[in-house]
Amino acid sequence: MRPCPDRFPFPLVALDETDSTNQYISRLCNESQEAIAEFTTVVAEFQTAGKGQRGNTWEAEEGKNLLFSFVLYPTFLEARRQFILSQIVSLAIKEELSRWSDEITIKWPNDIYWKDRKICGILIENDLAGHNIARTISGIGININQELFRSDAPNPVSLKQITGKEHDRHTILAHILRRVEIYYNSLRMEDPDAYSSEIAARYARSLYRRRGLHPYEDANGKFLARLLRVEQDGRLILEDESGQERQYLFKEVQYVI
Ligand SMILES: Nc1ncnc2c1ncn2[C@@H]1O[C@H](COP(=O)(O)OP(=O)(O)OP(=O)(O)O)[C@@H](O)[C@H]1O
Ligand SMILES: O=C(O)CCCC[C@@H]1SC[C@@H]2NC(=O)N[C@@H]21
Repeated sequence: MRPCPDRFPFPLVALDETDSTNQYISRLCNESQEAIAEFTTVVAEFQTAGKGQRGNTWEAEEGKNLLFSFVLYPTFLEARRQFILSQIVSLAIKEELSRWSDEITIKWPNDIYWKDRKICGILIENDLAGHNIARTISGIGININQELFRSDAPNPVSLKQITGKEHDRHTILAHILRRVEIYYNSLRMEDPDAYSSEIAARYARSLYRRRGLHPYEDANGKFLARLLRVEQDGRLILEDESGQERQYLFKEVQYVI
């Protein structure tokens, strides 16, 4: 992608290949004598062991997509509020991709969808120190110019497939980080509770399947439900067909798509 470190707004490590940009930046942080600056970003053309959620692998053809990770030290945030980091990263990406389509949404907790297809996955890894967050590594894979996907990713889509044209990955990357920075600085400066309600409201408005009855599946099987809200700690609250409220933590429920 030929990123240009001079014009890039944050410290940047641009690699042809690595195992996983999350792993790379984590090693960089652990092995460095001094703290790596916030928003230091590692971007790779190819990952040999791209990590997804739930131990999945992340598929990305070499040289076509955005595969990057950046580090933050949100020590001002209590660990119980860590979901807000997921929200601001998701919102930044959703807002940037919405420049090309008004059908971009956030699928709880933090996948980015175009219609019923996944354009971006986010893997956030937090290190806690007591009740607070010491370090956050946000790893992001966005399908940009890839045109064909292997069959085991059920519903991938790329920006090129949506718009019919190639996109400049470097510009999108810089825009996303700028958007995260704006949210992050506000989070740091303002009364955390007041601000988080604004973020939460934006996040709620951005959600995939936010209206109507849709199929879900939990440990007891499939059911139809409507989305009521997402709690501050990230729990998804659904109301099933019989009017019963159901609460889920990450990984306890799946969308049937
Ligand atoms: N480039 C890619 N684009 C989209 N999906 C991908 C890509 N690479 C791998 N996948 C994988 O495809 C699978 C589907 O992702 P998705 O998050 O929709 O399903 P899931 O992990 O089963 O989540 P849920 O159960 O909440 O629907 C995941 O395993 C995801 O990691
Ligand atoms: O399963 C998901 O939805 C999360 C996918 C996250 C993939 C990105 S690609 C860049 C970064 N490095 C990784 O190994 N994973 C994340």
